[in-house]
Amino acid sequence: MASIFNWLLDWLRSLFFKKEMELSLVGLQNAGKTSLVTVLSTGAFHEDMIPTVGFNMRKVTKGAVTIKLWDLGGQPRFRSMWERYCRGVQAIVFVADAADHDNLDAARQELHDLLQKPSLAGIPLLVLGNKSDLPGALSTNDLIDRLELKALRDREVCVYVISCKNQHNVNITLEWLTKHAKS
Ligand SMILES: Nc1nc2c(ncn2[C@@H]2O[C@H](COP(=O)(O)OP(=O)(O)OP(=O)(O)O)[C@@H](O)[C@H]2O)c(=O)[nH]1
Ligand SMILES: [Mg+2]
Repeated sequence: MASIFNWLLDWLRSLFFKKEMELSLVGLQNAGKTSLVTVLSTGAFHEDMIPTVGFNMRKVTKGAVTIKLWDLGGQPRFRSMWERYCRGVQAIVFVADAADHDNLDAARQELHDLLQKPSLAGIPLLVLGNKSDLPGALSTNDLIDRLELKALRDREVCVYVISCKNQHNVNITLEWLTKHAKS
């Protein structure tokens, strides 16, 4: 009886305190955007991911928060559509491969080019340095330097190093996201 009552209470709570958010994941190909979406929605990591063609949309519900995730392709031919899918979202999540030193300059360039667009002014940014499990992966401070994040002053910026593979910092990432959901 008590469990039915609790279930009913949870259901009523979710009806009245439901929150939702829409966010876009951008970043170079192979950074781990789709892996992150998969880990967030299923809890599982897969090595053999297929590069995203165009974009995917997935909804993830955590407690009373529903997150609509636009997972965008990172190959050069898809980058011109990033801006369109970032307009009006509650947060932009930029995923970088923190162990791929050769591509971090290109990642910095793409990030700063995107954030210069007037349509995206003020939208909070979460930068994730993924693949912290790999040798040579940058620390948070090194990532802040390499991506020149201190130059971004017109919006809230947060940075975490994460690993989709061993789920390092995936929980604080989710916490940051749910905190930015509108009620
Ligand atoms: N070692 C390690 N590999 C990872 C991690 N996250 C993702 N990968 C691998 O990185 C590769 C690319 O992952 P995806 O999730 O497809 O990358 P993406 O950013 O979605 O790439 P595009 O769709 O092409 O833009 C895959 O082989 C993943 O298994 C991680 O935390 N650690
Ligand atoms: Mg992908």
